Amino acid sequence: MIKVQRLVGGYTYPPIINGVDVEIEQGEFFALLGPNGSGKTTLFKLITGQLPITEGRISISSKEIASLSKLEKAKKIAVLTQEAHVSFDYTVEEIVSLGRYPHQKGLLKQLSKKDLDVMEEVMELTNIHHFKTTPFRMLSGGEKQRVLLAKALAQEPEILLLDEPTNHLDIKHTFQMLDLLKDRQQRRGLTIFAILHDLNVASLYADRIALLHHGRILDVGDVDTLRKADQLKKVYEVEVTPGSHPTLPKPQLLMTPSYTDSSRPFYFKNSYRIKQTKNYFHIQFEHPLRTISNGVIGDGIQWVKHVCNFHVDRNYNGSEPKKDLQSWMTDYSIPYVQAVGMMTAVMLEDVVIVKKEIEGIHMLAIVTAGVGNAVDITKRSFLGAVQTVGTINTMVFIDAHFTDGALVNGYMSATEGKVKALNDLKIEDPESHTLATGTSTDSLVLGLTQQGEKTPYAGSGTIVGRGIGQMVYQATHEALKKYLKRVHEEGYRTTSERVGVMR
Ligand SMILES: Nc1ncnc2c1ncn2[C@@H]1O[C@H](COP(=O)(O)OP(=O)(O)OP(=O)(O)O)[C@@H](O)[C@H]1O
Repeated sequence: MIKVQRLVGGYTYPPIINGVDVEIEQGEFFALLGPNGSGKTTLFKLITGQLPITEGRISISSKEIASLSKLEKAKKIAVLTQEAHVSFDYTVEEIVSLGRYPHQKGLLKQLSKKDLDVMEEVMELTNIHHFKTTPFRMLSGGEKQRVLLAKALAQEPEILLLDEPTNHLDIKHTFQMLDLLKDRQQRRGLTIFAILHDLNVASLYADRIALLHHGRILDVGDVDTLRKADQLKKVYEVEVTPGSHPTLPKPQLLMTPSYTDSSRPFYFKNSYRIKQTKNYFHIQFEHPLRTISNGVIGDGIQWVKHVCNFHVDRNYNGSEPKKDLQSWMTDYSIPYVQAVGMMTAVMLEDVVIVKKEIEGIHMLAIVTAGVGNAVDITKRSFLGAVQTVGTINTMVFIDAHFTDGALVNGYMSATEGKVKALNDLKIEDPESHTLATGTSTDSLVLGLTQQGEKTPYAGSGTIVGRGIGQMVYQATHEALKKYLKRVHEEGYRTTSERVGVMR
């Protein structure tokens, strides 16, 4: 749709834009990215005709842009620039009406019913209706931006060119504006070419991106192009780690500042406090740990300072366990936004804590174990109602630095240690009468100080991985023995719990 070929141009010599080739397809959302001064606005001005071209060619639907009359261009293309000077004291409505100019007929150029309908629609869409009689100059920067977008949409263009359209907008209005543009793109086939600064926002909305560097296109492609961390580092001179959006298949970038964290390194052995009551087990760290967990609170990969395991009645049947945990933590002044939270009906006095130092790496494993819900994952086809004193909650903390891959690896190592403990104690799935591999509600948190050299692996082929497996084995084995003893001595199985131990 828009074809830019061997484009050279810009204010100075040598020119700012120095041989740009790029094609924007019909109906796509194309984002132009690049650092300050890379030439984005200059390229934009060359495309919109605000600056003369020195060399090369720009065509729209195969027609050279220079050959189109002003009116022909205005019917096809609307432009939203950063430098929108509105010199007269126009009202918002009057500004929007200017967008209809290319469509007005006759010498008097009066607004038709269609013009008024379109204006109403775009003012509604951009949420500026309520100040349509306000003078433009009296609006905030963000409000002005929405009015200028309404004017551009009133033009009913095939192509919309936008230079940093979200510049003055807060996150609500940024997302509102881009959602609106995306909707126009998807429903009406609007072609969008936008200069954007926020790479994460570009990733969420653009179909393709181009990265401009020193007046040349360094790379162009779909948004996964943003996963090329080395390229981004070269262009922006910032440490970038590509991650992923949790619900959309789009990259999201995490930037690392270059200042050093003055609280590190710290001595792991002195960096935590444990509090244990009948109601809860709480380990508090002085410095946040990088955690991977399936806890009711703090699941996924996080940084947390608190890990809690709350005792619940064996008949606990809360429909909103997350809310319950948040309120219990609040009662005990534990900030749940910095926490991993688990629940168990196991007696907390049976908790087992194992500390180890393996090849200079300090490790800590804490386990509460019950096996009322023991399951052989390979045999069960369905589960009955969950029994409550039947959970193995495992907490492992290590003074090491893991990559995200190593966190997953470490999680596997911990699970292998747990399964081995269950097997050695011959814990049985009461339905299948085979060796259990876990319980149906097990929780695990693995926390790392992220100190020292980064480790990419933590499986059984590594010292740290074996350390995790061995500690979890030892702690789980001991905790299970305490549980089985209690079952044996106290007739713990009075309700519907069943604990099978194979003979
Ligand atoms: N009117 C001008 N006259 C001369 N040089 C200019 C003019 N406007 C911009 N430049 C220069 O052109 C280069 C590219 O500027 P441009 O505005 O295109 O960058 P940009 O990528 O849009 O930057 P930003 O992200 O800061 O908006 C810069 O070195 C700038 O100093």
